[in-house]
Amino acid sequence: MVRRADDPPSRILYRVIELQRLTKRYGDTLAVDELSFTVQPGHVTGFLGPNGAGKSTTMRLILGLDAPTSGQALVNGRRYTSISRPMREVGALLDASAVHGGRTAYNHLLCLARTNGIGPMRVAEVLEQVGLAGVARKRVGGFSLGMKQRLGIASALLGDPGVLMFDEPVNGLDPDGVRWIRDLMRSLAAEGRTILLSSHLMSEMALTAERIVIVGRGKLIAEATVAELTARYPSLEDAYMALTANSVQYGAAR
Ligand SMILES: Nc1ncnc2c1ncn2[C@@H]1O[C@H](COP(=O)(O)OP(=O)(O)OP(=O)(O)O)[C@@H](O)[C@H]1O
Repeated sequence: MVRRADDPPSRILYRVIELQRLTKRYGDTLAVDELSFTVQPGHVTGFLGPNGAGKSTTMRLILGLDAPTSGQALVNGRRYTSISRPMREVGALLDASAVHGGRTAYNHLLCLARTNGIGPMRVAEVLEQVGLAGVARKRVGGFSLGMKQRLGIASALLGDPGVLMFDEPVNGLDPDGVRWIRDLMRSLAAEGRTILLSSHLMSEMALTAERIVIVGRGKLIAEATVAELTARYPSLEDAYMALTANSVQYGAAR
């Protein structure tokens, strides 16, 4: 992006997630520990870390669903809670199962749209985009996990936001769905959006993301491009294993 001297600050910070010494403590647990990094537009940024590393907590803090103990998380230069029309600036899929099972997919999205000043045409558009148009009038309670993931993605896209976050969106998806997510993430990024994506599937992440942020025990471990990591290690998985070796809290039983 070319920065001109007369650009207003909001333009410069457009489509950026910025963490500044973000910290969250739950009792004795330091879930996020002085985390600072920036997520830029135009490519997918993978957010990696062992179980309990603080990825979901970080995303919740960015979305104002929880308050930081100290530090701050900014979207487009502002805290989420001070954005007047948040769905139009940032969309997220955190927990696909957190939907009212008695509602149809269409009604679920329509309620969200109405409370955010978004018209019904957009509901039809996102249902089409995620491949749920044919089941729009079916109750969400009967949806498979993969269909719920698609509905969660439709909710995130509803406000056509420039910043998107997805917490393990490929969970429960069949190979066709996994490829669909990969293509969707890449095309959203190619449109100039900022995409933060968490997943434990390293091979998939290597195909989807261009930049990687790795956290462990709430702290930043590494920030690099996939190309940099795979130049230093045999694969992204090897890089991840080596870099997080001292941060795994819940190792597999042997
Ligand atoms: N509401 C909460 N109350 C107490 N502790 C919490 C809460 N939310 C998260 N934690 C703790 O904070 C730490 C980070 O959890 P978080 O869910 O953010 O990790 P994660 O990286 O998303 O893990 P996973 O890969 O398993 O989803 C964990 O030790 C977790 O138990």
